[in-house]
This record gives sequence, structure tokens and C-alpha cells, in this order.
Amino acid sequence: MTVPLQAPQQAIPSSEPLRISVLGATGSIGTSTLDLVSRAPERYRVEALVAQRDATKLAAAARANGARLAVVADPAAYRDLTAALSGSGIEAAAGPEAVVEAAQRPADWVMAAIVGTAGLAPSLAALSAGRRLALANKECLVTAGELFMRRAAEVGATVLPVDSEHNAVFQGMLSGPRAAVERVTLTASGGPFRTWTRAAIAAATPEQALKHPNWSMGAKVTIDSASLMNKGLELIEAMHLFQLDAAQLDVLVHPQSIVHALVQYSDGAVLAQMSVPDMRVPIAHCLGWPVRLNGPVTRLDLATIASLTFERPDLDRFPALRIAMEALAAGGAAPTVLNAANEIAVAAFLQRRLTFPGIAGLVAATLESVSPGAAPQTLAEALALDAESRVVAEGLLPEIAAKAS
Ligand SMILES: NC(=O)C1=CN([C@@H]2O[C@H](COP(=O)(O)OP(=O)(O)OC[C@H]3O[C@@H](n4cnc5c(N)ncnc54)[C@H](OP(=O)(O)O)[C@@H]3O)[C@@H](O)[C@H]2O)C=CC1
Ligand SMILES: CC(=O)[C@@H](O)[C@H](O)COP(=O)(O)O
Ligand SMILES: [Mn+2]
Repeated sequence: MTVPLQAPQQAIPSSEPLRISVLGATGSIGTSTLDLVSRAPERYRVEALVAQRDATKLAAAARANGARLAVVADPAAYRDLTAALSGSGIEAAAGPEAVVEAAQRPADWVMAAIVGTAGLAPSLAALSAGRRLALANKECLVTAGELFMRRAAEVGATVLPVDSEHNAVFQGMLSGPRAAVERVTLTASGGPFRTWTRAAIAAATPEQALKHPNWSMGAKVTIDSASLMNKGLELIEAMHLFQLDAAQLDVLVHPQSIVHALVQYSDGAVLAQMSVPDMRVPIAHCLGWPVRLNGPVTRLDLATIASLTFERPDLDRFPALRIAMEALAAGGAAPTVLNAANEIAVAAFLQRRLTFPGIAGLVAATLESVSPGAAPQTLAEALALDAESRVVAEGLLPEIAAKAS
């Protein structure tokens, strides 16, 4: 099984607490997940919580939720973690192998919310162990979507889409039949620069780019939203999750972020999924699946919102979306190169080593310099091409930074 596009007719019996693990527990998605879990502690048993190096936050979350194991990827944070967990009885571990082991630990439900390609090996490990995987980490699918979804099918693992648009598509497709789905539209807020001129965007600072109009998220996805690269990554993510062709997918800018996606059927019906922009809605959908939980979010009040507006994306002012669409159409390993270059470019922009337009510039230049070839078929192949693309992008960075300044 992959994304379960038919809801079971009966709820899965649940006399035992659901054993859950959260990869990326200290981040925006991880925190929202644990917020839901902490509201019904009798229903869940927290197994493993994983972060990169924020030992203080991780230990606090582990204590608050009675986790069995807390893991930091960065071995340098291990001492702080053991100190913060002292006397709690919670096991501590560190290093990339410990992260993969935590992902494979017996659990009924695993949230994959590590940011970037760093999340690929642990997410794949959880999937390969047959866990029900709530997938927030879109970079996994952009880098290695073919092999990721193939592995899910081979082991019969369930993949539940967490990304708000993909969760909306998942909900829209449940009305089925799958074969009657004609078109899928992902909405984009347009980001903080939606109405800015090209000249103003060229001078945008990290602080300005980090001010998302509607969502509170980690830095990397927030910068991707500002460049619209996020929507490009999401088109590739949707293609893999729902086995769609590039021609069946499109993007509509919707500044209110109330409608998250549209699924159009062969009879002309279009299903839209709506909610206030709060990730606890799609996370709760995945946590409860196939049952609907009672969610804590503000209820949608359309009369107060009054108007929902839609416009086409401007690919001239936001070239990152065009580049991602071209990588999607090119297929093969182009998305792997695109994702790696984008991770380098976003980090460089946040470090003020690159201008905002330099993000798209560096991704385009990297795609021109690396011959992508066929889509990676193994984790080793995906990680090798990812590493090679990062080296190329780092090498091109000074030239692109000079050009774009
Ligand atoms: N935030 C959102 O609303 C949405 C996010 N997503 C996707 O979900 C993923 C997570 O996003 P978000 O929560 O915003 O990101 P954050 O930056 O807020 O959190 C990232 C998490 O990953 C951990 N982490 C980073 N690197 C590693 C590593 N090498 N090994 C182990 N853990 C690591 C961080 O730990 P530490 O704190 O120690 O650094 C942190 O817990 C991204 O792929 C994003 O695109 C998708 C839709 C919406
Ligand atoms: C919440 C979520 O799913 C993000 O990926 C969101 O899509 C970001 O907003 P944009 O629509 O601005 O990209
Ligand atoms: Mn999204």
C-alpha cells in the first residue's frame, strides 16, 4: 500500500495506545504533532523523539510526553541531552545511525518531519520497517520519489501526506474513483513578495523573506514559500504521492491560504479542501486516520473572511517555480539536483552570501552544470547525486552571488 485512497469501512480497533515516534520533534511540524498528542495522552505512547542538536527542547518534549528514547543527530549535542534527561529514565542516543535506529524502532505511526535531504535515510528506514508514515518532509520525495514510493509499495507501508496541499488532495481523492481524477491544483499563498516589483524582490532581506503572510513554519520552507520554489517542490511531491502526470498538475495563487488544493473529476466536479492555515488540521487527519479526531484549531468562518481570491503565478517574478516545473517535466534525476542546489542556495541566502534572486540563479546554474541522468534507484545513488550537486552548487556560488548583486 502507499497513499491509501480508499478509507477502510471500519475504524482500526484501538484498545492499546498508538505508539508514535516523531522525527524532527523540535521543529514546527514536530511541535504541532506533540501539541495534538499532549491533548490526549491516554491515546498515545511516545516511543522515540529525534532532533538535530536542540537538546534542551528535545529533552523537554521527551519529558513532557513520557518518551522512551530521545536522539540527537549531532554527536556534539549528546552531553547536553544526557544532562537535560538526567533522572528521567529516558534513554538518550546520538549520531546519524542512532537516528535511523530510532526511525526503525517498533511504532504504529511515525511522523517524518526532519527538514531537507537529511530526512531521507531515516524516513526511508521507517517506511522500510513497515511503519505507517506521516510524511511532512517533501524533500524526500523530490530527491528520491521513485524509489521512496516503490519501497512503500514493496513493503506494504502506508504513506499519509502531511503537507497541507497534499493532505487536501488526499482528502479530495477519497471521494474517488482514482481513475476519474482529471486534474489537481495546488494553491500557493504567493508568499511575502506576492505583490512586490522585481526590483524590490531583488533587494529582499532574509528578515523580509521569513515573514510568511499566513503560516508559521521553519526557516527553510518559509524561504521556499517566498521564492515559490516550495510550490515547485510540491508539484514533484504530488506527482509521486498520487501518481499524476506533470500535465495533470497546476498551481493557483490564493493569498488567503484557506483552500489548500482542488481535485477535479471527469464529470466536471471540483472538490476543494478548506481550513484555517494551521498544520494541526492535516497532522490530525494523519494521526487519526481513518478516524476523524477532535481538533483544537479555530473553526473556519467564511463570512468573516468574506472573499477568497485566486490568480495565476507570475513565473517571471518567481522563476524558481518555472525552474522546478522544468525539472518536473525533464524527470529522471533533475529533481534530485534541483533540491540539493536549492538547499545550498537557501542556506547561503540566510547567511547573506547570496541575494534573493540568486536562489533561483544558483539552482538554474547547478542544473546546467550537472548531467542528471536517470532517477536514483537506491538510497546510495540518491545521496551520491545529492552530494555531488551540493559540491557543484557551492562551487558556482561565488560567481552567481557576484552576478546577482
Ligand atoms: N512547517 C510547516 O508548516 C510545514 C513543513 N513541511 C515540511 O516539513 C519538514 C519540516 O519542516 P519544519 O518543521 O518547518 O522545519 P523546522 O526547521 O521547524 O524543524 C526541522 C526539524 O528537523 C530537525 N533536524 C534538522 N536536521 C536534522 C538532522 N540532520 N537529523 C535529525 N533531525 C534534524 C530539527 O532539529 P533541531 O531543532 O535540533 O535543529 C527540527 O526538529 C520540511 O521538509 C518542510 O518542508 C511541510 C508542510 C508544512
Ligand atoms: C503549510 C504548508 O503546507 C506549506 O508548505 C505551505 O504550502 C507554505 O505556503 P505557500 O503556499 O506560501 O508555499
Ligand atoms: Mn505545503
